[in-house]
Amino acid sequence: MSEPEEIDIHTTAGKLADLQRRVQEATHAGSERAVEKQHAKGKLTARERILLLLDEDSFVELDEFARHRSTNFGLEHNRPYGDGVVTGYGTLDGRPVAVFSQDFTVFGGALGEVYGQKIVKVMDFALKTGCPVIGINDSGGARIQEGVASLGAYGEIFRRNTHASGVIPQISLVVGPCAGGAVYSPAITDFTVMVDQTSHMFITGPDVIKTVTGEDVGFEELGGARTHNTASGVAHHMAGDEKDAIDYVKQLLSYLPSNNLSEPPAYTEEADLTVTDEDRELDTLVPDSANQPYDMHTVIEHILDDTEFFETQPLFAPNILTGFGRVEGHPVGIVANQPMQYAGCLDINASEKAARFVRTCDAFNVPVITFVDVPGFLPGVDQEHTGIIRRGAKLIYAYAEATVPLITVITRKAFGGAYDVMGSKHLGADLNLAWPTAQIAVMGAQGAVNILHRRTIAEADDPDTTRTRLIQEYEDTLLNPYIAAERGYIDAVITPSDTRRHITRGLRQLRTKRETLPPKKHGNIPL
Ligand SMILES: CCCC(=O)SCCNC(=O)CCNC(=O)[C@H](O)C(C)(C)COP(=O)(O)OP(=O)(O)OC[C@H]1O[C@@H](n2cnc3c(N)ncnc32)[C@H](O)[C@@H]1OP(=O)(O)O
Repeated sequence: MSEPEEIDIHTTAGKLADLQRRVQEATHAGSERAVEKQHAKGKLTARERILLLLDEDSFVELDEFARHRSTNFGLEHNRPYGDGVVTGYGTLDGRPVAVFSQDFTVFGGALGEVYGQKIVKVMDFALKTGCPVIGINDSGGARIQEGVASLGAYGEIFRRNTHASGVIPQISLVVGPCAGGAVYSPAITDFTVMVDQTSHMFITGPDVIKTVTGEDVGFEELGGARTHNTASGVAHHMAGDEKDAIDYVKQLLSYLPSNNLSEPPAYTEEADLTVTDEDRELDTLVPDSANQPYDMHTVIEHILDDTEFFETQPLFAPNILTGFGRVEGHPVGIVANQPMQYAGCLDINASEKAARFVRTCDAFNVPVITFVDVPGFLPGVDQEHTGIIRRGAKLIYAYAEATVPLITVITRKAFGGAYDVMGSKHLGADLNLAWPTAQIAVMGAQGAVNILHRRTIAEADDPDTTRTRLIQEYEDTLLNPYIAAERGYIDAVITPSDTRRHITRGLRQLRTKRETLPPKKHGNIPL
């Protein structure tokens, strides 16, 4: 290797060369071995990730030369520039964003005092300028050598996450370990994206769990991307690799405004509202038998521009669908019961998934369209004991406090409390539509007849025939949309093929909607 060129820092040329040398040092803060190890795991470096995320040449780095001043455990002999995190701002699809990217090749990405200060600075910068902040997480957590200074820095980040919540979109990419209390920063942000096999999130790792509870579990099963996308609901997308994860984040941001005072980006193109053959496909979607499922994705795709439904948390609580799309180029949020899973019943996970999504849309001025086919709440001791009352209430709360345009379409069942919960007129929806196949009632025919006519059926000569007759009577009398329409709870009963037209016109009309809630410090959502 050639000797580094001697630099005379007493001349201007020397000072410029000295800066270049320092920049080189900062951009190669991790050792070659650490970078090789990182790549061997299928992971990118902190800077490679930023380059992939942001528009070409748009990244402006902050605090490149920041470094720790710790002297514990020989740390004074290892003071890399940047301190293990790359922070700054740039543009994504031409829109300003702030970013921090943890560098696992430096101290395993572990967070110390100065590292924390860098993140806090870029978060404050994002909050002041009203731009989204994207956090790329790949870290061993609190830097052990820096002790409480590291914990304090985490606390400062959590506070920023909380204050920024609902003001600017916050998105977490978890692309490596994210352990201990460190997980709470992504958890407070709006969306968390993980990569299959290389991302892990857990409060206590496999070794501690083994010691304390005796359970044997590996990293992947405990806190891998699949676990957090299917079981815990912590993550919103399981990416195949880091590029996929970054693409997801880019697309996600295209549906969100830069901050709560702005509108989401729109690519307006007036829709042709003539009923098409595709629209007419919806007229035959709902099966004659109320017990037969159909895929609610079909309804959603028929309503959205280019049939593009950008689903969030598709692997978690699949009995409810959430995600974004566009109508006439304007972003909308979709919440929909999915009859293909648990017949579309609401359970704890579905309620919380949808509630958080509705609140995200409301915070960021994205109208919510709700499609309803719900036979009720999922019955079960487990559901009751794990809090379906308290946790189901979140969905009511989310709809009732939402002030963005709300349009609800009942395609089939809307039974019991679930009718109220799913974006009903009573919770404040602006336009409530129903298909002629809608069944809006306290419960389904079977259950109702068993309660109302138990004695008649028991005393009948032919109980089965009597039950069938009474069920038919109940269905003909109550299982329709017209009783709700008589009361104005449903604004219009529409042919399914007219749904796109009604929603498009409704959204146009609601673009000027202004609604405010009673002034208060904050509500008290049942957490
Ligand atoms: C409010 C927040 C509170 C918290 O964060 S509590 C959580 C504290 N952190 C942890 O318990 C995780 C400790 N680290 C680990 O378990 C493992 O390093 C981890 C993250 C699974 C990664 O494992 P590997 O991929 O095998 O990498 P490795 O162990 O060889 O680590 C690479 C280099 O990073 C270092 N490192 C990792 N975590 C650190 C930490 N917390 N503080 C200081 N240094 C840390 C580690 O010593 C190693 O350094 P070196 O390359 O050998 O010089």
